[in-house]
Amino acid sequence: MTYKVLISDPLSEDGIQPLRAAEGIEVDVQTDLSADELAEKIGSYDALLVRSQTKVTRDIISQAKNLKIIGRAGVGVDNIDLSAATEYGVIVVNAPDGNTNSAAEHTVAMLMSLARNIPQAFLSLKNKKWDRKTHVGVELKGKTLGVIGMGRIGVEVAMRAKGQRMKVIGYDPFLTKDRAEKLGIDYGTVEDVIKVADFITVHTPLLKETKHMINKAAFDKMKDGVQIINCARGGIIDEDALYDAIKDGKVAGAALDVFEEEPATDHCLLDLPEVIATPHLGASTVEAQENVAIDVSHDVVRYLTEGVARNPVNLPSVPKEILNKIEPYFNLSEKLGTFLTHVCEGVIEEINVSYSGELTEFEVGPLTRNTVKGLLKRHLGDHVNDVNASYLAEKRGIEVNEHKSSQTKGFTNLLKVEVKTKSSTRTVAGTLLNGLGPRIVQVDNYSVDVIPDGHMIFVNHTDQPGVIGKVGSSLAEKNINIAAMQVGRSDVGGEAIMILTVDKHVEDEDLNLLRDLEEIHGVTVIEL
Ligand SMILES: NC(=O)c1ccc[n+]([C@@H]2O[C@H](COP(=O)([O-])OP(=O)(O)OC[C@H]3O[C@@H](n4cnc5c(N)ncnc54)[C@H](O)[C@@H]3O)[C@@H](O)[C@H]2O)c1
Ligand SMILES: O=C(O)CC[C@@H](O)C(=O)O
Repeated sequence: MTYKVLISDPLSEDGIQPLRAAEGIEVDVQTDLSADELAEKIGSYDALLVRSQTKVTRDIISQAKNLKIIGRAGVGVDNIDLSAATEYGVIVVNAPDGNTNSAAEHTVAMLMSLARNIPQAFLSLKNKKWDRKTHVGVELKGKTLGVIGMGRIGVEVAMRAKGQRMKVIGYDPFLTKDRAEKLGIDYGTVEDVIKVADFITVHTPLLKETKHMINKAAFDKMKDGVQIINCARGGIIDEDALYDAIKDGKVAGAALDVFEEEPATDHCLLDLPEVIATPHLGASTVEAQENVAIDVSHDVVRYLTEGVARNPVNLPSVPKEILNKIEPYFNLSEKLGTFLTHVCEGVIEEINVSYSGELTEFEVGPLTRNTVKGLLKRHLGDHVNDVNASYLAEKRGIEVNEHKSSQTKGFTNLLKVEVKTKSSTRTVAGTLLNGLGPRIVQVDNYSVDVIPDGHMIFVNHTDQPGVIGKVGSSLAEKNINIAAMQVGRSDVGGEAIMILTVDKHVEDEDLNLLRDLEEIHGVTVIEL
C-alpha cells in the first residue's frame, strides 16, 4: 500500500526527509495551487501538509475522500476547519514546539525595533535623510511589559524581557501565583496587565474568547503612550480600534507580524508611521522551519503507518508511554463494540465502557473512542474512525460514559461494554490474556471464553440434551464447519447461549434451519 502525501505550502526540504525516506509514502510538493485546484486534486491524497498559507476549508475537506491526516507545520491551526476535519474523521496534527524560540526572538526584535524606531529610521536613511530628531526612542529598562498568553512563546518572551531589565506582568487562565513567582514575574487579570503595562504583547491563540480581546474598551484602560505588539494572530487585536487609538495618540506605536486578513499588503495600519510590521515572519527561520517540518513529517509517517499521532489537535493527546501500554487493547475494544452492534436490538441510546484491573491506571480515552468506533462502524461505514467516533455518537444523541471499576472478576484487566437501547441492555466483557491475546469472557450474565475474531454465530437456546448435536447437524447441511464452540447457561435446563466460530462467512438465510428448531430462540450472525 502506498500513501500519497501532498505538501501545499513551502516546507523545509531537510525537514521533510522523514517523509521522503519512509517506505510506502509518496510525496508530492505543489505549493502554487489555487483553492479550486486543491479541492480538485485532494481526493487522491492520504495526507496534506500545510503551513499557514493554505486554507483547509470544509469544502476542501469534504472532497478529500482518502484524506486521513492534515499536518500543520507550526502551531496555529486557524487556517484549518477543525470541525469539518473531525466530522470527516481526519486527524489534524501540528508541530507546537519547533518554532517557539524563533517566534519569541521575533517578538523581542519587534519590541526593540518599536522602542527605538529602527524600521522608520532605516527607511528614512534609505531615502538619503540623516534625521536624528524624529526617531528618538525610549529605553526598555525599567518599563513594564504586559504579556497576555503565557504559553510556550509568552513565557519565552517574558524571560527575554527580564534580560532587558524590564518588569513583566503576565496573564493566562493557567498562570498560577506559584508559577509566576518561579518565573520571577507579576501576574494579574487582563485588566491588571493592560492598565500598568508600557508595552503589551499578545501570545494567545485566536479563539472565540480572544478575538478582539484588545478592543476600544481595552485601549481606553491602557496607559497613554502604550505600545502594542502582536506576533501571535491577526484578530486578537481589533485593527479598527488600534487604528483609532493610534490616531488619537493613546497608542504610541504598534508592531505587527500578523493581520486579520493575510496577505495584508494594502492595510490602512501600514500607512501610519507609528506602525512597524513584518509579513508573518515569526516562524521564518531556517531552524524553526526545519524543526516544524521534521516534527510534523514524523507524525504523519507515524499516523499513516501505526495509527498513532504525537501532537493531535482534534483528539486529546496521550503520552507515548501511555499509548504503548493501552495499544494492545485497541483491537479488543473495537471488537467488543462490533460484537454488541450485532446482538443489541433497537436504537442505541447509551454506551457505558468500564475498565478494571491494570487498565484503571491508564488514560483510557483512546480505548473508549475505539469501542464507540466498533459500535458505529457497522451501520455508518468505514469512514468512522477514532477521530470522529465521539462526534458521530454525540450527533446521534448517544450518551457515552467511561467508568473505572474495582471488579476484575479475577482477571488482571477487564474491559466491559454495556449498550442500552429502549428495549434492552446488553453487555459484553473482554480481557487480554498474557501470551494468548484477546478473549470475550462474558456476554450478558454468561461466562464464556471466545477469541473475538472471524465469522461467528450467536445462539440463544434452552439448555437441554441434544441441542448441540441438532445445531451441528443443521449447520452441516449448509456445509458450515464449526471451528470452535462455547456455551454458557444460567441454570441447568434454563436459558443458555452458544457462540460458534465457523470457517466461512455465513449468509443469514443459511441459518433458517437453526431458527426452526424448537429449543432455539434467537440466531445472529456476527462478523468480527
Ligand atoms: N507569528 C508567527 O509566525 C507565529 C509563530 C508561532 C506561533 N504563533 C502564534 O503564537 C500564539 C502562541 O503560540 P504558543 O506556541 O505560545 O501557544 P500556547 O498554546 O503554548 O500558548 C497559548 C496560551 O494562550 C493562553 N490563552 C488562551 N486564552 C487566553 C485568554 N483569553 N487570555 C490569555 N491567555 C489565553 C493559553 O492558556 C496558553 O497558555 C499562537 O496564536 C500561535 O499561532 C505565531
Ligand atoms: O507557517 C508559518 O510561517 C507561520 C507559523 C505560525 O504562525 C504558527 O502558528 O506556527
